[in-house]
This record gives sequence, structure tokens and C-alpha cells, in this order.
Amino acid sequence: MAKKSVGDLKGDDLKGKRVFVRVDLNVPLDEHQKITDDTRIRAAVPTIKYLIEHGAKVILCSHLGRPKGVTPKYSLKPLVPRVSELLGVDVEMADDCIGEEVETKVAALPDGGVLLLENVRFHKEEEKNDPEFCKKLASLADLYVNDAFGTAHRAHASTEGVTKFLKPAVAGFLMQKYYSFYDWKKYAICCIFLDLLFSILYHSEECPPSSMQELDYLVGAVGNPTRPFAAIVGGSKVSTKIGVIESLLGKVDLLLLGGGMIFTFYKAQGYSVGSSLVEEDKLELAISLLEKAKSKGVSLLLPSDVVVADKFAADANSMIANMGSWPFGDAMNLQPHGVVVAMDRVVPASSIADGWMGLDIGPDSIKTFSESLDAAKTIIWNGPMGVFEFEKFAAGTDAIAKKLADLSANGVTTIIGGGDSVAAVEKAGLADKMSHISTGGGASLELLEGKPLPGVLALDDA
Ligand SMILES: Nc1ncnc2c1ncn2[C@@H]1O[C@H](COP(=O)(O)OP(=O)(O)O)[C@@H](O)[C@H]1O
Ligand SMILES: O=C(OP(=O)(O)O)[C@H](O)COP(=O)(O)O
Repeated sequence: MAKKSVGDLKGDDLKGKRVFVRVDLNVPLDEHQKITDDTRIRAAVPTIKYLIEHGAKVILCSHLGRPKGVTPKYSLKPLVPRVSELLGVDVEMADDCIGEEVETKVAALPDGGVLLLENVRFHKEEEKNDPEFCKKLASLADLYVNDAFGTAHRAHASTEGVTKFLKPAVAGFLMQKYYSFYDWKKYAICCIFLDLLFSILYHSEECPPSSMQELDYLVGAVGNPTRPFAAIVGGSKVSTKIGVIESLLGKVDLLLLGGGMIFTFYKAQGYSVGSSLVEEDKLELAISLLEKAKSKGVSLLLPSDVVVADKFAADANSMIANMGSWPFGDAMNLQPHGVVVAMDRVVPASSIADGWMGLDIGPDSIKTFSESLDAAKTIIWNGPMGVFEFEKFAAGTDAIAKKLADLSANGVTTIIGGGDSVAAVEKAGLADKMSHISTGGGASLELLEGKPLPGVLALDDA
């Protein structure tokens, strides 16, 4: 069913109206609270500008990270200068997303003014989709716009529940084309993928509009991919993504797993993973996925080696200054004159000692993964290969980004999805080399799976 779009609202529909806009401003921040990639902010700009230009009072709502209660490091305050700069207006910030102070600030908003609410996930009721909380959010506004594609797979209060109390509830431009094509395109699932792709666009300050030509291109690329079709899945959101793997196995010829994803697979097979990230309740699923890959004839590759660290930190101990004390296959760092100064702690991914955790894929894995991708004609990548935010553990992600950029230059279709994956590719300076860039990781994977997105379903039909 096609959904109503913010573009359908004009004149008196918007002039002087309080509009609650759910956006996905879940951008990566460094330890100084500096934005390291603003792709998601730029992707939200066209919808917000449209509302400003039509004299609406814009109330922006977003989450940032996965806080448990009020957590200063997950405040949205550091985003205010960049959002203001991109919109060309001074954005007001509220200390909360509901309550008296917020109501006062909303009441004081001029036509065309913008208020950014504090992280909606500071209230546990958000993720619980609590009806009373939904009502409080709804009471702030006259109408609702959802442009948070990256969070459309979550049935939370601000993405789904609020629509039961606030109408009209319409789609923003980032999602709009998807809805309009949803009804009649054969490959509807891909259409969303597309939508964002073309709405985001590489190095522009704002999103250029999608075009039919581009849409057709993507429909062909993902709905009916040129084979071999490869997927690369990594990152840390194991529980979100491990279920998607099952459906990917029915679509791809090659599946590469990296990032924090892999240790659940290794532990499930009885290997030692030290203190690496593991989802204990997904061990059986991991085994069944390995078996399914075999029975379907899909090449599922896990990294053979990983770089380990003694803690999850930029300054973690992951090097040995003197040779010979590490029993595994160490990778040597050579100075220009050939002197060995340190060795990465590279170990077999299946035997990580207690007290150590895998934070990147190792050089053998990079080589195997790169070679396996040589035959691919279409590649989807979601989730970094390692903790790329820390220089010591960025090599795997950088190498895969570089590989995809090279393949892209040779005509291979490369699609990158996910906040951190896009940030990693941007950081490597390779975003403009890829075929497509998407704001949603989990959301785009669930679309590929064919799952309906709650944040989409909740919107008014066109
Ligand atoms: N081995 C690992 N252990 C823990 N975290 C990891 C590991 N590899 C990657 N990560 C983390 O995964 C995060 C990104 O995961 P995710 O949110 O699933 O990706 P995306 O945002 O692209 O969808 C990054 O912050 C990265 O540091
Ligand atoms: O970053 C996001 O998703 P992604 O990491 O899959 O791209 C979205 O903001 C959703 O966040 P969530 O996975 O904490 O619900």
C-alpha cells in the first residue's frame, strides 16, 4: 500500500502547524563528542527544509545509540551546530523529549522554527512502545512525519506507537519514493533500498532527488542481481543481523561474515573466543545457519584469523614490542630500515585466549575475503569488519572498503548500508567510489529479507 508523503502536504496543511518529525540522527561521535560522519543528518535535510519553507514549527525527534536511561554521552546536544548549519537556521535544543519545558519551547517556536528534542531513548518507554509515552509525544504536535529510514525496522513509540495518537502521519522524502513505488513495482523490497540510496548521495550537502533511471537500475541490481551475488555482514548488532543471514542464504552466492558477528559462530562450534562479543542465545541459530549454508551450496566464509586486544579501547594492548613471546602467527610491523618494532596480536579466530577479545579480522582473512570477492558482480556490505573507530583495529574494514572501491571501478555493483559502515567508508575516503550508499543497515537488511517495516506500515495510506 502506498503511503502519504510530506510532499502531499502544502499551504494551510503546514503553515503554523507543529510537526513532529522522527529522524534518524544516530550519527557516530568520537570521544570528544565530535561527529565523525554526518551522512544521516544530511539525509534528513530535504524533509526538514521543506517543512521550514512551508512555515511549519518543526519538532525533531531522534535516538542516539542505545542508552540505558539518561546518559550524557548519548545526548543529542553536540549535533545542534551541524544541524543548524545544514538547515541554515538556529536550531533550539530541549533538555528532554516530553514534559513542561518541552511544551514551553514548542509553544514559543516561530513559524519555520526548529526544536531538537533530547534523545528519545533516555526514556525506557520509547523502546517498549508504551502507549502513555506515545500520547505524551503525540500531544506536542499537530501532525507526524517519519523520515527515519534507519530506524524504520523498530516498532518503538516515536516510530510506530505515536501514529495511533497523531494524524496525519506521513512519510518524509527519504522514504517517500519507496512508498509510491511499493504498490506496483515487482521488486518492491529493493525500491526502498534505492530510495535512500539516491536520496543521500555522496558528497552533496543535501540529497538530490531520485530518478526513474536510477530506480530501475537499483531494482535490477538488487532484486535481480548480476551474479555472483555476495553479501558481507559484520558489525556489533549481532541479534539484529543474525536472523537476516538465514534469508540472505536464499539470495546470495557468497556470504562473508566479519566484525563482532563471528564469535557467536565460533563459540557455537565449541572454539575458545576469550572475552569477544558473543550472543549466547544465538548459538543454536549459528549452527543451523552454518548447516543451511552447506545444504544450499552457499559459500559462507568466516575469518580465519583475528587481531585481539586485552580491552575494548583505542589504547588496548594489542602489540608486543619484543619478538618471540607470542606463540601464534604474528604479523610483523617493519620500519623502513627493516627493524621489527612490534607485532600485531594476530591469532587464529578459533583459539582466542582468556582475557583477550577479537577486534578486527587478520591479514589471512583479508586476503581470503578479497580473493573470494574477485568473482562477485554484485556486493552488499553491512557492518564493519572490526572496531574501525580505533586505528589499531581499522585495517580489516579499510581493506574491504578499498577492495570494494576497486571492484566498483571495474563495474561491480557495490552497495553499502548502515550508519557505521557508511562512516567507515567515508573515513577511508571511498564513499564516492561505491555504487550506492544507504542510511539504514538493519533496516535495509530486513527489507532485503522481505519483512514489512513497522515504521512504514504505521503511516497513513495514500
Ligand atoms: N569484533 C568486534 N567486536 C566488537 N565490536 C565490533 C567488532 N567489529 C566491529 N564492531 C563494532 O560494530 C559497530 C558497528 O556495528 P553495526 O551498528 O552493526 O553496523 P552498522 O551501523 O553499519 O549497521 C562499530 O561501532 C564497530 O566498532
Ligand atoms: O544505527 C542504526 O541502525 P544500523 O546500525 O543498522 O544502521 C539505527 O539508528 C537504528 O539503531 P538501533 O539498531 O539501535 O535500533
